[in-house]
Amino acid sequence: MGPCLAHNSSRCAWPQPHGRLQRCSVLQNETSIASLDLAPSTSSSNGVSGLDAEVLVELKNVHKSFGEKRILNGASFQIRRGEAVGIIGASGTGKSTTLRLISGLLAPDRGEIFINGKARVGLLSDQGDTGEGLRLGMVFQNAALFDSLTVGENVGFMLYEHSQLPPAEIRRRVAASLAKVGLKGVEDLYPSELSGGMKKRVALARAVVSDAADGGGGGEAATAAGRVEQLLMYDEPTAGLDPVASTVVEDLIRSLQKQRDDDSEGGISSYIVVTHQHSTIRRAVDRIIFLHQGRVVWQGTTEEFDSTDEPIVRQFAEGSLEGPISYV
Ligand SMILES: Nc1ncnc2c1ncn2[C@@H]1O[C@H](COP(=O)(O)OP(=O)(O)OP(=O)(O)O)[C@@H](O)[C@H]1O
Repeated sequence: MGPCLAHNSSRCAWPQPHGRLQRCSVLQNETSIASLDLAPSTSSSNGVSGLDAEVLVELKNVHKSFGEKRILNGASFQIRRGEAVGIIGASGTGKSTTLRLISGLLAPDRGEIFINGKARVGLLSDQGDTGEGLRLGMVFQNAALFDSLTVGENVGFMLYEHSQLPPAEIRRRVAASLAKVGLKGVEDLYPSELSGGMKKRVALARAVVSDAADGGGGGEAATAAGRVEQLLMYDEPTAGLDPVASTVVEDLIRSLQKQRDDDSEGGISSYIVVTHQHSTIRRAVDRIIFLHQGRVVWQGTTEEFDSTDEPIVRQFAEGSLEGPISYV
């Protein structure tokens, strides 16, 4: 028997055109993984961007306020297949909010969000017309493990909750996923027994545990994300870690991404990292999106980040008190 987890989540399911149930899940209090599968766009009907099949996520003029507080104020950007993108900017500028909007945990007040070419309408739980194609996964800032569950139960949470897999198969997949993040044999520990870095790695293992019908490996050990293409979002994955533990997580994030020349189905094709850590910007991303006052004020490669004259970026990069970013 798997752990009784039903009290921890809210769920929804809807029929797909070909008759199977589509999975979506949001865990209460946003404590874990949000995931959603959406069909790639093939038509130019309403609600479909229809522009470029390589664009996995697109925000167009997105606005979001909390009460009187305006957070996003016309944010627009694209994430393409194969990219490793960092979203950076001053504290409180809406980086985590942006990830929550993409993952469907929040809805924009205005503007459009396209996932795999298809317009997101409302919240993830309102989404009604889907198919397979792209899975969005999110690793939350504080790892957000359930304290009362073991590591194995945390990593296998979605499988225990949403799949018909037998517990022995779930345990096998959990072990494979933990091995992938360098944590063998910790299934029976509780989160309180782990270091901060280990918790973050457990959160990564949970985000990539396979729920594909055959384990994603054709009978071999489960592979990350099975055969479904995945876009992972990491919210400050290295915050609070020492430099060496940060490097471990940064390299892990890199290693989980599918190689560009790997033409097998599925896997993590792209990821987004929200971070303040210079090491993470250097080591884990190729392109940077800079948010300031609710808009994208600069985008470029990590090399361009070092050389740009954009005053906001320079101030941020140098940690200077002089410049457009003000905390007063
Ligand atoms: N659900 C919410 N209700 C009310 N205010 C919120 C909510 N979520 C975020 N905020 C506010 O929106 C602002 C932006 O928050 P967000 O977490 O997106 O910023 P951030 O850029 O990720 O910040 P940091 O770098 O400090 O983590 C903050 O002032 C925050 O307090």
